[in-house]
Amino acid sequence: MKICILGAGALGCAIGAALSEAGHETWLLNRGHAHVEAMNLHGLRVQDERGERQVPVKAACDAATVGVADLVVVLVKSFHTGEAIAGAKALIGPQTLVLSLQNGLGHEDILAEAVGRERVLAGKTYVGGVLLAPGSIRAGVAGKQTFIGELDGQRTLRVQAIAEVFNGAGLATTVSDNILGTMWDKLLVNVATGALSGITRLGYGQLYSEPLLESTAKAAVAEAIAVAERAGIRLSLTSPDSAWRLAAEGLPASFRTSMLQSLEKGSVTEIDFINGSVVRWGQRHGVATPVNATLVACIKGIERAMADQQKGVIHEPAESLP
Ligand SMILES: NC(=O)C1=CN([C@@H]2O[C@H](COP(=O)(O)OP(=O)(O)OC[C@H]3O[C@@H](n4cnc5c(N)ncnc54)[C@H](OP(=O)(O)O)[C@@H]3O)[C@@H](O)[C@H]2O)C=CC1
Ligand SMILES: CC(C)(CO)C(=O)C(=O)O
Repeated sequence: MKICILGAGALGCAIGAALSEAGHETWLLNRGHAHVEAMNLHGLRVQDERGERQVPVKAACDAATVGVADLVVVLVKSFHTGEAIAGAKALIGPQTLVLSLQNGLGHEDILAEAVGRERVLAGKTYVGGVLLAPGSIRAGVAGKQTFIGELDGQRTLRVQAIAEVFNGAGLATTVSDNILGTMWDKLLVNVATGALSGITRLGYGQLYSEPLLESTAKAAVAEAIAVAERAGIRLSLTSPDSAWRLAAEGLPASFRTSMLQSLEKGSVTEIDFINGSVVRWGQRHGVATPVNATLVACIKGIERAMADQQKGVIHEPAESLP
């Protein structure tokens, strides 16, 4: 199977390395020239539970170099999805399937608009990756679950074939006939700690030892569970406590969530696709979500302050406001 990872950053490289090592023609497509050059020159440096090694990979900065793929795995940050798929039309042939493993909700609609709903699959993964330097990652693949599925829940041959390829590469992959439920399970995990860690700038050690933050996190998850239940979503995680505990499973006290890492890099976050999705689904289904709306507003405020600072905007004192 010819596979292209669209957005070969931290997670894309972790998954791409596993597929490359299993012998599949796997392309790591990324817009960062230094990262792509490093991978093509020296291979991808991977640190994981097996130690450290150099994995030979195929990397490219433009889709035309890759050509038509059988499977495109979308792993850009959520807010880059539309732009990335629009620039990747050269990957799409008559049989190409497009699978998002990004965090949050709503990517499938963006992808469907660009490439047609019939070729879009959905998924979620608990695999982790950290980009250490251009061409170098830390990967957490062993024992981490990935779920993929058709949008209508059918166990088709095409989705089973992908699961077989992933499992053969050591990615523990299950075909789900309840992919929306699976996606909401992961959403609850991200709702539990993402925004709160971004706002407070706390790593897991401190976040998990502050009772006020724990109760706010669980209140945000409780709202998300209420929305999912009203929307008829079948969840596996049914209590805020289980999401709170799962969000920290296997992670050290020094762990910083991806939302916090984005802010620390001076980047915007995936808040619109995570807590923002809870708020939008809540509005659609008549469930109040004040905790999630407040978390969204706080992160937006932090992003705004960061953007103004980056642009050198100086704010007038409050008394001169209209
Ligand atoms: N990292 C992790 O452990 C996990 C991540 N996820 C999810 O996976 C997704 C990816 O996260 P992560 O890997 O951490 O993010 P990264 O920022 O490390 O990787 C995304 C990569 O995509 C690149 N990119 C952006 N736009 C384009 C484009 N148009 N064409 C090609 N490449 C592009 C980015 O380049 P640039 O840097 O220049 O923007 C970046 O290198 C997110 O939705 C995240 O929530 C889910 C589970 C775990
Ligand atoms: C690792 C985990 C589950 C923590 O919330 C995550 O997905 C993230 O940091 O975005």
